[in-house]
Amino acid sequence: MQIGIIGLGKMGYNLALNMMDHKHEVVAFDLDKKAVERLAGEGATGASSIADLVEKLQAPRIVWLMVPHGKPVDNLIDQLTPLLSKGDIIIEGGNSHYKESIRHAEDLSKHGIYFFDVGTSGGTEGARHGACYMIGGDAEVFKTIEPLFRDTAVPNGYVYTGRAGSGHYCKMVHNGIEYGMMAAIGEGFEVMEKGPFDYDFAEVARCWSNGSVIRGWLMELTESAFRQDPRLEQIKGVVHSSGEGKWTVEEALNFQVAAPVITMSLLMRYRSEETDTFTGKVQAALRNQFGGHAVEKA
Ligand SMILES: O=C(O)[C@H](O)[C@@H](O)[C@H](O)[C@H](O)COP(=O)(O)O
Repeated sequence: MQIGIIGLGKMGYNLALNMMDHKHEVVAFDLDKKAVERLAGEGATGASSIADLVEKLQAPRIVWLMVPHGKPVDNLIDQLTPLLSKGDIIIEGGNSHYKESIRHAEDLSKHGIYFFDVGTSGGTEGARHGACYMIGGDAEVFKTIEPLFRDTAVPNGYVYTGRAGSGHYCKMVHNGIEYGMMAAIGEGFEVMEKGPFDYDFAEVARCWSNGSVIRGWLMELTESAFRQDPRLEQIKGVVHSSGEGKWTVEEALNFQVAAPVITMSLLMRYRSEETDTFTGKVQAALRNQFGGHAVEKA
């Protein structure tokens, strides 16, 4: 199939290569001209602008956006809408909020343009050699673009989730689970780190990756991280987040779902970003006030 890709960052670039491996014809645009040139060197058709990209595509056009969620997606859709025609398709493969995707689908449907929200998992390695997709949008039109997902996913690695918004909702929950699983792995290794035995963590993770109940890709990555830096002395325990864990918690609250594991893992990420806390200061001051307990001076 012929596909236009906008956004040649780590994910978009690798996805484009993956598509070309499967004989799909890629027309690519990015604000970074060098990335476009590099991909053109790999066999893609480079576009000099969004209008140029649209012009180079045959109708019905398929445009895959792989840019950060929020403003970048909004801006691109605003620019694309007047350039595209009835029957064209926009695939949004970033980590957007599902409500934004519902809004985009509704706005675009007024122009006869189909919108698919696609949660993409598996990192850059997945984008390059086999991703995992959660896809929301029109069920009939999905069948026409299904080969793109089938070819660039790992075997069995995509699911059509239903109407627009459901793809990103599913990916949001996936990431909430990711937060909780990562937190549990981190906590477990900290218990071992503080405990009475001297473990080789890479070896433990290797063992747990083979046949144990908690085997999986995160455990394999844990082994890889400990092989590179056996006590992780080169990095700080600061864990940032891009929004999906927070959205999962917000949804859990909206629907009165008790989701303490995901919620706590999110809060612990926030805590990890602070070197000291005002909460702690207030409590230390109070202990000192009522009991004369010692405080640590700043
Ligand atoms: O499934 C995946 O491949 C990952 O989840 C991927 O999408 C990305 O690494 C996260 O979005 C990071 O999310 P945080 O920045 O919130 O940890």
